[in-house]
Amino acid sequence: MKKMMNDNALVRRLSACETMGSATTICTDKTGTLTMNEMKVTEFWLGPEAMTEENQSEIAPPVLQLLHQAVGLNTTGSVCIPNSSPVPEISGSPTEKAILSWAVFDLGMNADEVKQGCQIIHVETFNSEKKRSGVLIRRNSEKATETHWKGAAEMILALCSNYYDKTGKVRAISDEERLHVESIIQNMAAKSLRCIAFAHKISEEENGGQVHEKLEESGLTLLGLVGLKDPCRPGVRTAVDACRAAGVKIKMITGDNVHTAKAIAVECGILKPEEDLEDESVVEGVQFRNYSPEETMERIDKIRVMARSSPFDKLKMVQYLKQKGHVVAVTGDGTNDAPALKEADIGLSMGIQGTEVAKESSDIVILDDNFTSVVTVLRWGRCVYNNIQKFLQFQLTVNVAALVINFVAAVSSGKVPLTAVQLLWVNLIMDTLGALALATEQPTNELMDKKPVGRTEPLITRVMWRNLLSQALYQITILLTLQFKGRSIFGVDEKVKNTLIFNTFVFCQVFNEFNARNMEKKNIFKGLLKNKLFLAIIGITAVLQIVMVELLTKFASTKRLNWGQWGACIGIAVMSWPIGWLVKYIPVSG
Ligand SMILES: Nc1ncnc2c1ncn2[C@@H]1O[C@H](COP(=O)(O)OP(=O)(O)OP(=O)(O)O)[C@@H](O)[C@H]1O
Ligand SMILES: [Ca+2]
Repeated sequence: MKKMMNDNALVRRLSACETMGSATTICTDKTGTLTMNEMKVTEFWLGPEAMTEENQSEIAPPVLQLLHQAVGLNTTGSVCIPNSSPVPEISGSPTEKAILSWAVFDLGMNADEVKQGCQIIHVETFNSEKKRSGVLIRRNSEKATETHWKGAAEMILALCSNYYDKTGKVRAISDEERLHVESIIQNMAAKSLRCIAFAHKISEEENGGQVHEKLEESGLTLLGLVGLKDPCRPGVRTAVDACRAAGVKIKMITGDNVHTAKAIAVECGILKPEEDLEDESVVEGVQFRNYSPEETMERIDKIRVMARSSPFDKLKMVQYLKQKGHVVAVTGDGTNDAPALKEADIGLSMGIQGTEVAKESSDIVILDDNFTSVVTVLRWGRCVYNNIQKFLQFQLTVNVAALVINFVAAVSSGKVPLTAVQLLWVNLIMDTLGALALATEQPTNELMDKKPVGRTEPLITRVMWRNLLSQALYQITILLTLQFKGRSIFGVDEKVKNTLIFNTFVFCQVFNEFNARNMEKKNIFKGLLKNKLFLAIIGITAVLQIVMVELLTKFASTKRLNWGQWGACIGIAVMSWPIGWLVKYIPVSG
């Protein structure tokens, strides 16, 4: 049972891999795949004022306490001090981890103390639509409740009407100051920083002396802004370039704001700085959401980066791309990627950072979380597809030739040259051994220079028809000539003539197996010595054929051949090489 499940899983993965080979578009999530997952807070602003190491010590204690609460209580990460060392260990999502580390190491936060000093009344968990998380707390021995929000900076700023200065004074945000803070956020984003803001509000007691039990969403006071560096992983740029060269389009769909998204996209080569001017290549989730179906269909190909996207936008993107006939691969790590991963032709999730939901929704789990592995999957996918095509071409040649020869001979003379045992033998060696020989070809670099196959292209291409029909035609002509004129040409009896046909037929396939190694290139011997299995199989097939003709004469209804006859068989068969070579000069599209 377990074995069966394993086999099923293997088949599923192989077919997923094959689908990946024909992918025309990859939609990728930013943090999950392209960036480092090791974020760090590199900038900190208190309202409109930049905080450096020097002036950070001037922050008034009440403000610092509020910052500690904002970070320590409103988080899904955790800080624990292991018994073995005094250095706290911090865990959580990349964003949470970065913010917690900053608070612990730069702001001197003691997470336990903060937790003990307050009581959490209500939590609003982070959600990808609102892009913020919040808590409602009450300090011990106080009646008033306080709201803390943390989230995407410009969205939090929009809810704020005041800010705290260093001394702890609450000041109203003037229009100028708002513009200034907005430009701070933009500047951080342009440096490819992820910008998170904290906001706070104390709820006044209501008339009847009742306390507020809901999180406040307006008139907040801005506590601070942090910029998190989200570095591009090494190797991502090369991987993105490799995909491009392979004709696969890459789209980055991220929850980050448009400036950060752009900066990261440029950093990892999804956007080239000069193309950046084309404004249709970068859109925001809201714009995309409001496109009419026609508009979406028209613009979707141009979109390279989508910022501030919701899970629904990711899903919509995949659905429309599929409708347009693309084969879509999606990479992602978060729960917000799950619908898109499921909808995609092939979903790739991240093994380390990925949530269980994302992994469950995907076809392939990338264990090392590395985008460069996507290129490996693409390469192998193309290789599997290509090997299937080679085998098909080879098989069809054998079958077309055998069918026509036996059919024509049976209709014209009532006797078939290839007996049932011989046909079974041909099938056995060609199916099993041929499949093994051709399916074990390793991926080559050329595979990555071709255009993707896409959804509409037939499995048997015109190139394959050209190759297989020419070979089949040659074999049919030769073997039918042998059938009708063989006896007089060689001066032999019926049985020797039939053996000649059988032997020539098998050796034609052996030589044609070399032709099948490359459907388009003329050099069919490239990399031959590296594929030991191929050579071994060719050797085994030849030896078995000699045994069939020379030793198992009774079983195979054959007659031993002399040297001259062997030479003739091989000589005719080897002609399939020059024919295969010549035929590749005939141009065919597709
Ligand atoms: N833990 C968090 N607390 C508060 N805000 C957060 C948190 N994580 C992310 N954000 C904010 O939400 C935005 C989008 O994050 P989200 O995780 O929804 O997007 P995503 O599509 O997974 O992003 P990415 O493509 O970068 O992985 C971020 O830009 C950030 O401003
Ligand atoms: Ca993500």
